[in-house]
Amino acid sequence: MNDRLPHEKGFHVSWDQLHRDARALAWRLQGHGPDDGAWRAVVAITRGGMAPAMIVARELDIRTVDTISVKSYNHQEQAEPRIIKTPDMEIVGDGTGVLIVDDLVDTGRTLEVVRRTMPKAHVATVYAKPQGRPQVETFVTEVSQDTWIFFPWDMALQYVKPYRGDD
Ligand SMILES: O=P(O)(O)OC[C@H]1O[C@H](OP(=O)(O)OP(=O)(O)O)[C@H](O)[C@@H]1O
Ligand SMILES: O=c1[nH]c(=O)c2nc[nH]c2[nH]1
Ligand SMILES: [Mg+2]
Repeated sequence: MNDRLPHEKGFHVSWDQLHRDARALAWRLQGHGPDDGAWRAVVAITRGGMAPAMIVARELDIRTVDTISVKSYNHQEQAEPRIIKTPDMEIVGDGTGVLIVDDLVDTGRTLEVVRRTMPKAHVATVYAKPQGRPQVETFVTEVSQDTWIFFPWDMALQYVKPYRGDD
């Protein structure tokens, strides 16, 4: 009856919810940058960090936005995280005044690798699981470690049978 993967619980996030939560993240970050409270740049961890980073950059009026590309998961199986593309190091420097944005932290392995490239950056994710939480300075919602977060770009609306259906 139950063909779920080891993550028993599912936390399904709509576009609307993601927009609200990414805005809430921006509001938490507002005024906490090192330069009179301002942030210099946003670095999105692709691909999941791109939508939240865009919303944060828009809310905080940050025009300098770059990306770092890290590959670690094939579906729900994690491999060793690898940096495929770095941001412009002339812009990000040691990370001072830079916001690194991702959709979530799970084990924290992705952020461990990213932090090494910009040690003074501030790391922000929309969602966090307990194991990865120490890698994040600011986040909005915590879910349990055995929860799988489903993002709107990985889902589609579809028909479901009524609860009291025949089978
Ligand atoms: O804390 P960790 O256990 O390292 O996992 C978190 C990372 O995993 C997912 O990215 P993924 O590697 O699946 O790539 P994607 O963003 O392109 O979907 C997610 O977007 C985070 O970046
Ligand atoms: O879509 C995702 N949901 C998650 O919960 C997760 N954890 C690591 N990588 C993830 N990707
Ligand atoms: Mg990612």
